[in-house]
Parts: sequence; C-alpha cells; structure tokens
Amino acid sequence: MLELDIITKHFHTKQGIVRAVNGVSLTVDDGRILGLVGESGCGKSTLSRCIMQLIPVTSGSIKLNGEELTTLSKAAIRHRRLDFQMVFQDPYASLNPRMTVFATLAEAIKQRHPKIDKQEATRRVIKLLDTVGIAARHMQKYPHEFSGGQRQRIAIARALAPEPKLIIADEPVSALDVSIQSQILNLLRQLQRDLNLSMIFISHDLGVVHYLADDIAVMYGGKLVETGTADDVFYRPQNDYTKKLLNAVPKIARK
Ligand SMILES: Nc1ncnc2c1ncn2[C@@H]1O[C@H](COP(=O)(O)OP(=O)(O)OP(=O)(O)O)[C@@H](O)[C@H]1O
Repeated sequence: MLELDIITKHFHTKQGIVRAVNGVSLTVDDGRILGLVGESGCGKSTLSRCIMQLIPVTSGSIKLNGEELTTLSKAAIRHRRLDFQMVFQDPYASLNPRMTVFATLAEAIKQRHPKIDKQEATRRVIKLLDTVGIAARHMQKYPHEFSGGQRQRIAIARALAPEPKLIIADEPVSALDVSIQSQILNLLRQLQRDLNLSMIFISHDLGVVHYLADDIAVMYGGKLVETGTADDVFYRPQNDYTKKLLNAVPKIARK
C-alpha cells in the first residue's frame, strides 16, 4: 500500500518559488487503481516523479508498505525504484528503438533477477508477451515494426517485467486512436484483476479515468481538491473544478 502524507514539492526559479505540489495526501491500496486527474500544469507529473523517487520532495512522507522512502540512501532508492514502474503517453519513451522486444524485456527482468539464465529469461519474456496479448513469434522484432497500440502493450510488458508493486501510467492512451484506447484500457483493467496490481492512472480526461479507476483524486494548482470513489466523484462531484472537468466529458460517456 502506498501512502502519501502532506507532500510538497517547490521549485526555486528566477521568477520565484513554484509550488508545483502543495500538501497532497493520498493512499493507494493494494490491487486498486487511483485515477489522478487535472489539467496541464496542475502538478500531476511532479507528484509522480516524487513517488518514483526521481526528485526529492520538499517536505512530507511517502511510505510503501509502511517503509518510509523519503529518507532512504541513494543506493537504497535505486533498488526501491524497481517497485515503481511507469507507462508513458509515448511508448518510445520507455522502448529503446535499437533493441528487440526480447532484449528490452530480458533486460528489464534482469534488473530484478540479475543472475537469471537465458532459458528462464526467454520463458518469462514469452509469458509477459502473452499477458499483454502479443504473440511470442514477434519477440525478435524492433519497436518500429509494431503499431502504436502494440507498442503500448510492449511498454506495459516492459513495466511489468521487474515485478513492480505499483505502476504509474501517465496519459497512456491519449496518443492512441480512440478504438485502440479502449483495448489498452481493458488490458490495464484485466491486468489489475489478474495480477492484483496497484496503479496510479494519470489523465486530464475524467471520462477515461472513471472508466478505469476505483478511486479518483482531482488535482488543481498543486492541491487535491476532491477525492472519493470513482462513482462518487463522477456522478456526485462536490467541487466546482471537478464539475467543470465533468462538463468537458462527452455526455455519452456519462450514461
Ligand atoms: N523542474 C522544474 N522547475 C520549475 N518549475 C517546474 C519544474 N517542473 C515542473 N514545474 C512547474 O510545476 C508546475 C506543475 O508541473 P507538472 O509538469 O507537474 O504539471 P502536470 O499537471 O503534470 O502537467 P502536464 O499534464 O502538462 O504534464 C508547473 O507550473 C510547471 O511549470
């Protein structure tokens, strides 16, 4: 379980202090998907970079299964980072264009199991590809030989390979065709059920977030303005900003 307690992240710039994240507290329980929603610049990426231990928090506490992460040594942080994996909007961000799918996934598996032999690595690569719906016969291909949706499936397999405790998916479907979007959302939902995965799903689109998430946190100006179950936030929003976001959701998605 991930617990954030009053996280702040301030950047000191020539123009003054930017309070990118300003007192955010939230919990992601095991096997649940938290949708983090808000418009560009509200602090979603900064918050996820803090959770990933890519940048230090200014203040606050981040605990994974009760262990405080903000005070770990650099060496410990490197190891802990395996517990958090990201899926990005553009799969090229996580896929090396010069590496085959097999090499990409085997390398990610080795991060967790450095001594694994080739036979066992191959077995695990085939299993990962099966999990995300890619045929094993494609494993010697390169990322450019796949469609956008297939690439995102491979990026999801790449994120699963080090056996993370939590996946942060940052706008993972917003660059895909609408027809492909629902396939990837259904895959994420299925993985969450089959693997009991915990996930933070970041999006500016409250409709997409409601489709996938168990709980929703709405962020505005570095703060959380509303949190609750997906249905409560979607059908019974309390905050004016959430209501404004909802007005941007096509009526058809709201039933
Ligand atoms: N390294 C940095 N130095 C200074 N300011 C920063 C830095 N990183 C982010 N910010 C500022 O912090 C605020 C939050 O940015 P952030 O990228 O977290 O928002 P976001 O909600 O993820 O936006 P987007 O959806 O466009 O990625 C913005 O005002 C941004 O300009």
